[in-house]
Amino acid sequence: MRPRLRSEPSISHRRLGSSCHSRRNTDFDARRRQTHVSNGDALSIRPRTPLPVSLEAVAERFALSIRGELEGARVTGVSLDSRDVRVGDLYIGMPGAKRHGADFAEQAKKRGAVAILSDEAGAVLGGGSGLPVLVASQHPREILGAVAAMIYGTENIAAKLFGVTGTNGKTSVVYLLAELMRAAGLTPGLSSTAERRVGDEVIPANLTSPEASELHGLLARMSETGVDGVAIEVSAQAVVRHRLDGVHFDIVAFNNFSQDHLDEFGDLESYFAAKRALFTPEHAARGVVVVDSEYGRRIVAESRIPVTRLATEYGQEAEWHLAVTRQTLDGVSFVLQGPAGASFRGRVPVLGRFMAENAALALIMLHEAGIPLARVEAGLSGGLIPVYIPGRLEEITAGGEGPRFFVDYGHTPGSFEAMLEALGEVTPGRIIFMFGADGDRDTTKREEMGRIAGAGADTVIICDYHPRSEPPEAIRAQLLKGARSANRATVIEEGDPRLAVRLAISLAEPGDVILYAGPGHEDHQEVAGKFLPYSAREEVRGALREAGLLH
Ligand SMILES: CC(=O)N[C@H]1[C@@H](OP(=O)(O)OP(=O)(O)OC[C@H]2O[C@@H](n3ccc(=O)[nH]c3=O)[C@H](O)[C@@H]2O)O[C@H](CO)[C@@H](O)[C@@H]1O[C@H](C)C(=O)N[C@@H](C)C(=O)N[C@H](CCC(=O)O)C(=O)O
Ligand SMILES: Nc1ncnc2c1ncn2[C@@H]1O[C@H](COP(=O)(O)OP(=O)(O)OP(=O)(O)O)[C@@H](O)[C@H]1O
Repeated sequence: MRPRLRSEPSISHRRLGSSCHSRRNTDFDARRRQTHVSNGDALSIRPRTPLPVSLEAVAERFALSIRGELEGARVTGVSLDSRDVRVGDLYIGMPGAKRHGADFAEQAKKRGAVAILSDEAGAVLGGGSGLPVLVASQHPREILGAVAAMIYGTENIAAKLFGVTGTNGKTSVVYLLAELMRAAGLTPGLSSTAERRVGDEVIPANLTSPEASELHGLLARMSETGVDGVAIEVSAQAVVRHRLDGVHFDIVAFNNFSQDHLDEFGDLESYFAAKRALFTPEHAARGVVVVDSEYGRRIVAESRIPVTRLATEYGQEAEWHLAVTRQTLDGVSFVLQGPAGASFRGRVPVLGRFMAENAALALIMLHEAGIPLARVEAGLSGGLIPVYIPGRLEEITAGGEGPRFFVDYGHTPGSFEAMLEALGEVTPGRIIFMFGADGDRDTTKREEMGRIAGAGADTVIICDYHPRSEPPEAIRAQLLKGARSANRATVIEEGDPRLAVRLAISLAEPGDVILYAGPGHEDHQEVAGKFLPYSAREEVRGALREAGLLH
């Protein structure tokens, strides 16, 4: 048994146990490499050959009054961010929480905007730029989706649209959907918290669900390239902030629900209502719901579209049932059974029982969209779904017997619970869990995150994540309080995440697992209004090399 650790231990970079083992799954590495394809500094993906649309036609369709001369002007794109305006765009001057977008009309004009669409206040603010202004009588957000769909011609696109909502696992389901579509011989596109992707064209995402103008530009590009199916992560904010307007999903899915975003929604019920609103004919044709939780069962009962159910727990009534057949740190195998003898035997190379659930949800969504499971299966080798999900339980070590290091994006009590339970089932040694919490975001979840960590791990290291405008030590204090309240794990405070990574490695023995939750795929730390470069994955890679645990 290890002695209890001091609260400010020194860092040692000792060499630990066995070192690098080559990864068994080469498809996995290929997928990793693909994520580095980028699209320059672009903030959004747009169609390459947009068709010009008359501004007069836009004004007429949306009953917009016109200030200034349109003179037959035509537009080829829409943007609500002056920094992302392209030549020929209609710039949306959106009143925001901090600024009025019309304040940026000059910048939009310099970048090539043809006109502005705004409200009365925006017409005054933006009028000085000399650009004509289309004035909406309602909040411009309310018509943005429909305007963007008209300009990009995305009102009726051929691709199947899949929307995924829930508290934890949306990104994972979206990547699984894309991978399974690929296996079925289809061309996927995706929009996730980590990135937007059309073939090899990839840009990092700044929001989980893009604003409607960005989403329709992306869909237009996908249509151009012949994408067959689009997997879209849907946040609760997107539903209530009109980001999905002009999009009608073929299939939507709900996986789970737990505390998050209370800073914005006030209470759990309002947060839940935002997710439930996706299950209405305005947004989607059909749904798939995991019914293990009371919230899942409520979605089924309260849905206004037809839904099919997935149960992963024994005895739960549902059309589809999932059974996990084998779990290791390298992944999870499962059997999925559905109506009329539909079945699928698969494996996901990412650990966690919940990854099987994510895969099952994606498979049922495809089945519901008319893509037979047999077609998917035919494109896989032995049922292995070679998915790479950036920063979601991503292993930075290379498997084998030595200590193994995983970086994750989990930042909710629900994801901590799921991950620690999964690790508890498959970790031969101890679990060393390091994490911090968001500043300026739902503060009420911190103690609970700490408590779950303290109850589920052997060693907890509390470090800083994105403190934003809050004092980092105050955030840590809340997490520490929760972690200590569990009276189980050894709890250590090390604010500097770079030192915390090295500390975790120095404590690990062969058979142990280090889990670093929070930063996932991210490349920065947000501290007091500044975005400081920080990639947890790179930091861990470097520290493992220093310790001789990675080549
Ligand atoms: C609460 C919220 O959703 N805020 C969004 C909102 O910000 P805001 O109203 O404060 O906008 P603002 O900064 O006042 O700017 C007003 C207008 O000026 C424009 N502008 C601003 C500056 C500039 O130089 N040029 C310019 O054109 C902005 O694009 C905007 O249209 O409009 C902005 C522009 O689209 C968004 O970036 C911003 O998202 C912020 C960054 C955010 O953090 N949103 C979070 C809460 C969010 O939506 N999260 C969900 C879920 C994540 C999860 O599941 O974990 C998501 O889908 O990402
Ligand atoms: N089905 C699931 N149930 C519970 N936890 C999950 C599930 N799937 C993934 N997780 C955990 O939640 C973390 C976040 O996963 P993921 O990014 O896929 O979720 P998300 O809903 O997209 O979150 P966000 O909206 O914050 O991006 C994962 O890194 C993993 O730890």
